[in-house]
Amino acid sequence: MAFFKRFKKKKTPQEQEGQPQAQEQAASPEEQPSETPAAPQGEAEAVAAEATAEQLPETSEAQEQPPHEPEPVQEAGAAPQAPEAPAEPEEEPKPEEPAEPDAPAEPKAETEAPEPPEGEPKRGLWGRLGQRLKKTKDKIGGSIDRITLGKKIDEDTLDELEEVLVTADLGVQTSLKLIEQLRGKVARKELDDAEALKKALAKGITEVLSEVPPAPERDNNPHVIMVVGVNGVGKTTSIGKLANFFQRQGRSVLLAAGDTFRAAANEQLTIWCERVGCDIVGGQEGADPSAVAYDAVEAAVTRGHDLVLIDTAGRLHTKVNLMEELKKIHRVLGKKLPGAPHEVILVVDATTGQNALQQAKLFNQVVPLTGLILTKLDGTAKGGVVVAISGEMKLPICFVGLGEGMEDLRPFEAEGFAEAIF
Ligand SMILES: Nc1nc2c(ncn2[C@@H]2O[C@H](COP(=O)(O)OP(=O)(O)OP(=O)(O)O)[C@@H](O)[C@H]2O)c(=O)[nH]1
Repeated sequence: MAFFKRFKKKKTPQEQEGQPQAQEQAASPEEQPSETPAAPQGEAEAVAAEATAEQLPETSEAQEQPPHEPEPVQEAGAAPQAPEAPAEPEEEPKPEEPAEPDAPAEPKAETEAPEPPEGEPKRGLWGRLGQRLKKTKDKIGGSIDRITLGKKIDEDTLDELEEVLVTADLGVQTSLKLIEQLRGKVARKELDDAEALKKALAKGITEVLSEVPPAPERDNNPHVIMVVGVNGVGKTTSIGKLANFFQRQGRSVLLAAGDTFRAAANEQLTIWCERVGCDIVGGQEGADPSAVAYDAVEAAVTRGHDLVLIDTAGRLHTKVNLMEELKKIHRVLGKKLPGAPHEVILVVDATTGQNALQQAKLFNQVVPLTGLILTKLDGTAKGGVVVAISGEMKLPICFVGLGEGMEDLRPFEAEGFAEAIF
């Protein structure tokens, strides 16, 4: 019996957790009040005042209570878990020690993969970074070696491969699509051995990863990027790395410390800012994040910066009140600078596997996502979720995090990634 049939009977974690939440979130836009008049230009206080004026039941509740306090907030660095359906437990040890909440981690030094010894052929960037994807590579490429060892490739092999792909977090839908593509080749006896099978699969995965629209051109002035995600996925760290990436491209970056909930977030971002050499608009603990975002765009216009990267507090995608706060930041940015935010990037932690896909679906219902950053690909065998998210969401993976160092954020490249996991 094909794995999917067995798998379907058991019900996937995705099926278990996805549908009720999706309905809950899908209902929320109708609960929204109509837009209020534009915020007065140039005054952050006015934006904060707007917060009071446009109280939603959910928003006001979020503001009366400490907005994040009762959350089952995970410790920084650990995989976020939706209470309803925890992500499948990892077989491997946790990737890193959780950071002390009040002691922002110093950005780690660069941990570049070593160049090949002289004389050896140069492999692509992703080839050199293949070591960082070792667990995913072992899971997918290694399993293919095992299931094809000493056997001819036939329908049974495809059944086993289907199981490998689903358990490697490529998602049921995408795994089935890939298997269907291989079926004809197997029938025509075009795939003789593991290498041919891997090559054909890598091609199929590259196609899935390439079927997404490109990330928006970053040519607005200033170009505003809002960064969102659940707790501890690596938002602040990724913003620091992004600032470094863009500054090295010769663009001047301003960071907005819009995570005004976590005491150390402002400090953590300031450390990144000093390290990278960019500008920052800080956010006092407890301040209205929309006001910080508003001020940051104003400062970027006045000071002539090219890019604004807005950090936001971590929030569980299942908490409607906190998700409403994101809508407000989005709305206020649009009032301050028409067209802003030009990008809304969701940061997801690859170690959470299918839960990351679920987060992407639910955040996308609240603020229109333009792309994703997948962090912690270096510490997980669940890297296949990259393919599931691309295949199902049709959203570009803009960058991937492959470590904690400043340079460990890479622009995603479909072909290189597909090669690196085999
Ligand atoms: N191994 C690895 N660790 C990462 C990566 N990206 C971030 N981290 C680590 O993940 C931990 C959490 O990162 P933060 O940037 O503080 O996460 P956050 O999403 O801003 O957290 P909250 O503000 O609490 O929601 C830190 O220890 C980071 O160093 C990555 O790509 N690989």
